[in-house]
Formats: sequence, structure tokens, C-alpha cells
Amino acid sequence: MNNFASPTVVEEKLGELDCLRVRTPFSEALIARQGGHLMRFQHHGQQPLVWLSDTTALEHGQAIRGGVPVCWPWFGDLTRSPESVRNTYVGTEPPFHGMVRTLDWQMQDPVIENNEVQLTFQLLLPQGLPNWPHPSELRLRLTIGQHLDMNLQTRNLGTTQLALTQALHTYFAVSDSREVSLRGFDGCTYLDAMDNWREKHQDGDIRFTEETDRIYLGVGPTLSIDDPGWERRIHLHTRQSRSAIVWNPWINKAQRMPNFPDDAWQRMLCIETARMGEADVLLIPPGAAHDMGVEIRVENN
Ligand SMILES: O=P(O)(O)OC[C@H]1O[C@@H](O)[C@H](O)[C@@H](O)[C@@H]1O
Repeated sequence: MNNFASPTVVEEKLGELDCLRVRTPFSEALIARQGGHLMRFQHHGQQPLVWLSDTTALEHGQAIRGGVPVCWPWFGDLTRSPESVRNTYVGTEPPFHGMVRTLDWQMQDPVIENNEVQLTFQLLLPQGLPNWPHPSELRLRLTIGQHLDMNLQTRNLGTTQLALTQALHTYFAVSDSREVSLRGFDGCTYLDAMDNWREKHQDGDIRFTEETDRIYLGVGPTLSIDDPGWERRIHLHTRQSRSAIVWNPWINKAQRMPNFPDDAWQRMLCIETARMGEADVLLIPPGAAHDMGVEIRVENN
């Protein structure tokens, strides 16, 4: 512990975005009200845990590049979600990664306890969203302290079952994406977006050697990123999620993507805690709520 005797939460404007800067005795974080978007998280005296693009847009209605976008009420390209989820949208051009990452969420008063700060963001959607007529409520709870914990709760306020896919699209900062290994995926099946969504089998740890965009299925609750360059291991402990997206854009896609420096693919990777695929689609009965979450810890070698 150092620097800050007790946690603080301070409002801050970043470009057009209303943000909160959280300081605890262990860590510092920056969160935008838009999307309830965690933009930065860093332990004092250490490298960042979460990667944020130096060139991200900081404008109302524009997706923030990096941090932890919330993908909801579907993940990625809606046509890749199960039919029950595709049918929830009645428009013609469904936005990629759903519709809430660029909305302003309501924030509840911060709770400061045990040297941690808990921020809860809420989206109350009595009519649903444009072309998505499903009354629901979304709550994102971020706990910032010695560890980072994120919990996404969906409540179905409608009268019929609600089908969703979703992800906490976490961009991790790493010393060099070519040198890290991702553990906990050995033996899993994955859908390979780079190979026409073929189903494949993961043998051993994941290493990045090319553009990688995969949906892992049947994933257990313990995953990690082994980063020898920064002499640390990042541990993810997931709750109520059996799927994860693993993504690194590599050289060519990095050049094509907006708000993403050409060489930044070397310094980031995504492991996205998700509910995705036929087997992990989220079905919520009327009146019920569902939580999905992840706790992230760092172990220094
Ligand atoms: O540029 P966006 O919409 O934030 O998406 C970034 C990436 O998000 C990942 O989750 C997807 O698997 C990739 O296909 C996509 O490129």
C-alpha cells in the first residue's frame, strides 16, 4: 500500500466525456459514464493492467478504443449469435457489439469500504432499445481496489423470456503480445473467425503468431496471462460465463482500425468474459436477473 491513505473518487472531464478518477491505496482507475466504460486500471508503481489507445475518440456517441467496453444485448456481429438472440432485434442494420457502449449510464453514489471503491452504473430500459423492444435493466458494478472486479447484471422486466449474448470486452496491456501465453484454454473448442468460423480444438496454451479472433467454448472459471516481459501473471476468475473471446488484430487489421495506433497490437490483447455461442446463450425468464462477472488479480513474479 502507498500513496493514498483512503480511497477517493473525483469527477474529471476527458474530451467530451464525463469521467471519474478513482484512487485507492493499491490502484488508480478512470471510468467514463458513457458505457460505464472502465478506461484505465493500474496498480501503483506497476504497468497498466488495462490497455487504452492513445488515439481513442473521447466524443459523445463514439466507441472508446480500449478499456472494457460492455457488449450487450449481443456480442459482435448479431448474425453470429444464436437464432433466439437474432430474433430479439427487429431493425435492419444491427450495430456491432450491441448498443450500450456509447450510451450514458446513470451512476449511483460510490460505496467506499475496506480500501475499495464500488461504482454501480445502471441503464433502465423500460421500452428496451431502438429496434430492440425488450424492457430490461442493466447494472454494471465495478470494484476497484487491490483487485479489479466487474459484474454485469441483466434483469428481464418483460413478460417473455429474454435471450442475449454479451461480453465484458477487456483489453489487457502486455509487454509484447508475441511473448505472452494464455492459460486455461487447453482442450477447449473454439470457433475461428479467421477461418470461416470453423470449429477447432485448442491444444496447449494460446500464443499469438498472427491475427487471432476466436470464440472459445466450454471455458473454465480460471484463466491467466503469463507475461514474462513484465514479470507478472494476470489471473481471471470468471463467474457464470463459459465462453471467452480471444482477440489480437495483428499487423494488417491494426492498420485498418480507427483510433488504434499501427503498432499497438504488440502491447494489447483481449480476453473477453462472455456468454456466447449456442451452449452459453443467456436465457432470462420474465422478472429474473442474471449476473456475469470476472475478478482480475495480478501476481508479480
Ligand atoms: O472495433 P470494435 O467494434 O470495437 O471491435 C473490435 C474487435 O472486437 C472483438 O471482440 C471481435 O472479436 C473482433 O472481431 C473486433 O474486431
